[in-house]
Amino acid sequence: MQQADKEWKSIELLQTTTAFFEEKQVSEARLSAELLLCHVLKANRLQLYLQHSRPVYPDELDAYRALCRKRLQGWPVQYLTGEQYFYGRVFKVDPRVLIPRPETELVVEHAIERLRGCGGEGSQLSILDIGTGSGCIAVTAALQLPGARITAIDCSAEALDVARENARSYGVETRIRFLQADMLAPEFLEDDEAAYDLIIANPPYIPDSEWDDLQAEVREHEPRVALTTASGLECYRAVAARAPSLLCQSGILCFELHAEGAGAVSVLMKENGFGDILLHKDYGGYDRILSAIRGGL
Ligand SMILES: C[S@@+](CC[C@H](N)C(=O)[O-])C[C@H]1O[C@@H](n2cnc3c(N)ncnc32)[C@H](O)[C@@H]1O
Repeated sequence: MQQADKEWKSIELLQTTTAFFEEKQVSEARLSAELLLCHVLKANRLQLYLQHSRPVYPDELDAYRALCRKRLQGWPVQYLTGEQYFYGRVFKVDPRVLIPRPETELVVEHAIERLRGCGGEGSQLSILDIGTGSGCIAVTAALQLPGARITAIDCSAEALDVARENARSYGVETRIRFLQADMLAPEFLEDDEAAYDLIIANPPYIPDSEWDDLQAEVREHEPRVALTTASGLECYRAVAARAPSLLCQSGILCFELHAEGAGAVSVLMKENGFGDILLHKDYGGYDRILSAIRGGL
């Protein structure tokens, strides 16, 4: 005879799942268990703790167990819940796009600060986001800079579909032009000369030689096109060469970098006539953000 399922309270289920994930060495065991349970119970993390004795109903339990099984197989939590927070806002994500990372929030923050420093914040800004993926940078820029018009490009049509959805969900789709384009192709964007005040890019920067060292969770689930190129520098070289004709005089180019990429990318910047190069560190102390001015000293 089949035994009836135990009746679970939410906190109890969370604790049991966390212990099980820890035993199985799931990364971020507690957070994973929490976020998946929040997703199933349609609650935020605070509500989860405030309503700790809430019963978990059989259909919720089935859904939670199915997600936990996938987490045990190595699926990133964000692809299971379908969302990731970026700059304090929720973005839809799925395996068509890279999961936005906290370092990238710093890139956006720095780019906006640098625009302000150049007196560009209030005017009708024109911004190009290269390799938009989920659209997290483009949509955030549109929301933080209400006067701005943005072009967002990606080689992946699937990623652009996700980015468009994110733009629609924040009501900024009319201010963002999404285009499929290959940044490695010469003259990759047939736009007016000197059209942009800011170009911002988080391109794939992991060299193929580092692929095997990445977490299995990343290698097996996130799109490789978003992560690697042969040497890790190809996209920087292409964008640095194209950017001077796309940027207005004193326009800003802002890149996210590989943790060890600052030296090589700074050289590329200088070779292409950029100056006033600034480097900023990520939370781990690596030079991760570079900005430079077209024609700067
Ligand atoms: C590191 S992800 C960045 C995604 C998003 N901007 C973010 O910060 O989370 C790089 C993006 O560049 C796109 N990409 C890769 N190679 C490209 C190419 N040659 N031309 C245009 N986009 C490319 C990928 O599809 C991916 O969406």
